[in-house]
Amino acid sequence: MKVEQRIDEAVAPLREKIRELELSFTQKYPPVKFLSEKDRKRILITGGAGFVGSHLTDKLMMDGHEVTVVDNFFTGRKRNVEHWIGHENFELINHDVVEPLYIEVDQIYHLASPASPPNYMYNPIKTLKTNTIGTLNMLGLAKRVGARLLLASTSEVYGDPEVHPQNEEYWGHVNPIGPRACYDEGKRVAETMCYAYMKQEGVEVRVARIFNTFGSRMHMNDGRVVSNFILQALQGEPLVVSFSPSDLVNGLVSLMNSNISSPVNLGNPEEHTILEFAQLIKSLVGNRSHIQFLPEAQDDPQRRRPDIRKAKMLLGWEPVVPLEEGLNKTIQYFSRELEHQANNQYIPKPKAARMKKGRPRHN
Ligand SMILES: O=C(O)[C@H]1O[C@H](OP(=O)(O)OP(=O)(O)OC[C@H]2O[C@@H](n3ccc(=O)[nH]c3=O)[C@H](O)[C@@H]2O)[C@H](O)[C@@H](O)[C@@H]1O
Repeated sequence: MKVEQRIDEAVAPLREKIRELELSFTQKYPPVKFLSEKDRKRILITGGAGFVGSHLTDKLMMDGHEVTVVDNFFTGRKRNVEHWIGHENFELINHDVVEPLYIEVDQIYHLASPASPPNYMYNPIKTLKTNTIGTLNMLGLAKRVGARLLLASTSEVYGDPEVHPQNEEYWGHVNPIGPRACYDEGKRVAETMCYAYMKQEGVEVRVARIFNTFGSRMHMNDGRVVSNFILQALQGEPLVVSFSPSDLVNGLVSLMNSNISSPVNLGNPEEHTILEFAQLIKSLVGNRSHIQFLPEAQDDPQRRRPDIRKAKMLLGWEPVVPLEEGLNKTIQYFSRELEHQANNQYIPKPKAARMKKGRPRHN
């Protein structure tokens, strides 16, 4: 072999390596619309690195707005928004809303709070602080800069409801000293604060009462029914016995830009029993996991279904992603996450979702 040829062969892999490195330096972002100065808003999303917040970040970034994500990464993850890091319209701040925050914005989507029972019960005092002091701080910020604030409230404000389905007029049935109270009562106070700031200080508020949502970027050990069932089915464990984030994000943005200041339910009115969910997920994942019944958890709502007539009539909003499509996307995401985690030698143990045989619960 000629000397030149041998040099070429030795250098070829190095050339390839240099090409790969060059490619990795040229950042690629998802496509972003151009908005004129007058239409472009400065938007703060608290909890923007979380499951719902990161999907909302994607939508608002792609719509061409300037987005600041504030997260303390208790349940949020940098990975959920890393594809925007370095973009001129994007900023990520590691900050806990329990501490005051002084920035200049036009709109605030206030999503920061652990939202699944195992997460919010892990440190109930912190959950209370986040929803009370954190919301107070964000309302203080909204008041100072004249921003509109949308609170991500929850169907949990209805507690274990005595009326079915629940419309926005229903005051709820919450145990104030039960294990879920830190979240339920925290969100109820957060709603009260919004309307106090609206009446007393003229802050523009929007309140979305969000029902069970699932989809990609949901924590695998979230602990809610859909993630538990999928994880158990994928891992071949017994299935110990909602709606898509894209539907929810569209609902949140329409509500923020509407003139409706009273609370609005955002959820899927299609109702299923927990057993139906278990069976559907089992068949979609296609394995032989069996379904096992445990006693129910304390204060677990027996049944929940949103009355979404208000959202339909005033926002023209209703969920459009079919249940199976949403579940399949979540299953695909979880499968990829499990693969990723297997490579890192860590497999999360799902928390047992408890159920009553055959009783319907929230979607
Ligand atoms: O205690 C009171 O008597 C007063 O409490 C609040 O007034 P203030 O404490 O000045 O607080 P706000 O401006 O409402 O803000 C609430 C919190 O938001 C926080 N904040 C405020 C502004 C800001 O840009 N960022 C921020 O994080 C501050 O930590 C502040 O404590 C009420 O707005 C007053 O009506 C009331 O009289």
